[in-house]
Amino acid sequence: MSLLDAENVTRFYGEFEPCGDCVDLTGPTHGRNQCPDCGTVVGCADVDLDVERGEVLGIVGESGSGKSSLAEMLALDLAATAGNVEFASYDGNLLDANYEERVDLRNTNVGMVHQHVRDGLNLEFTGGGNVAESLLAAGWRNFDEIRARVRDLFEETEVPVDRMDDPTDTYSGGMQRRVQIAKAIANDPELVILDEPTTGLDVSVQARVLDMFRRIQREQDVATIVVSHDLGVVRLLADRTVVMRHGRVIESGLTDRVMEDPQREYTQTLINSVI
Ligand SMILES: Nc1ncnc2c1ncn2[C@@H]1O[C@H](COP(=O)(O)OP(=O)(O)OP(=O)(O)O)[C@@H](O)[C@H]1O
Repeated sequence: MSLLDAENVTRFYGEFEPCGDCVDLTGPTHGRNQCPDCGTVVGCADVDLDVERGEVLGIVGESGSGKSSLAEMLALDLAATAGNVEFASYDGNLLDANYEERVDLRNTNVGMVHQHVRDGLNLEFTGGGNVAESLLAAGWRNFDEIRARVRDLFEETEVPVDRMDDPTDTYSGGMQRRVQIAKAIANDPELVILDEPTTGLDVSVQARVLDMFRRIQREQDVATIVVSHDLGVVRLLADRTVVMRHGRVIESGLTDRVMEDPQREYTQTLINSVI
């Protein structure tokens, strides 16, 4: 069985009652993600995907194609409109998990690295404090053991250990991203979700963060979903890739195949736009 198996994952946005035809009237064939009848925005619809243990799955697509909506639902940060997600550590549909179960799963089984640092870290806390928060949430109580684990995680993610007790808002963007990764992997989750892991970083810093994550991913064999509009990021990290457009998956396959022999014109356009 896959680590995660998602079917028909759908998310609507809007103030009005969906008319019932929103999915049929949106998507790549219509070139839009907003229902012309009722105004509902279809963030994503009917998304099927699976993630094997230890595998990296990339999700690419232009801005607004539904990548973050999908990632946030899988990270249990956003309620789904419909869908079924089987996850190895959960009995039942993951999308139906109640509040306590979500908190529990997020603390121990699913690590999330948010696109915006403020969504993932408390910048007034120390860097070490942010990582310790994850450990405390998972039940760690011994002060010395927590310090030692945070120190190890800083070393692992290449954050200077002597900055551990400094407020996180004094860290560089690259260091803050690394602290988010340290926090995400603190409790050895089975799945890590990286949402736009390089946004806002200089090119040289991006490369170092990606190299660091790739090393950790391989050493720990942790399954990862990496969401990015940047094909270079996905090409570097992902074994398999799904391409999204107007809220739908339009192509999927081994990353090398998708990049070298895209079956859809849109994928080809995406690739051409970065070459
Ligand atoms: N809270 C919301 N309320 C209304 N519409 C939303 C909301 N969040 C997302 N959307 C819409 O859903 C669609 C998909 O957005 P989403 O953020 O998932 O795409 P994305 O591919 O991650 O884009 P980006 O790369 O810009 O973050 C977009 O049209 C977006 O405007």
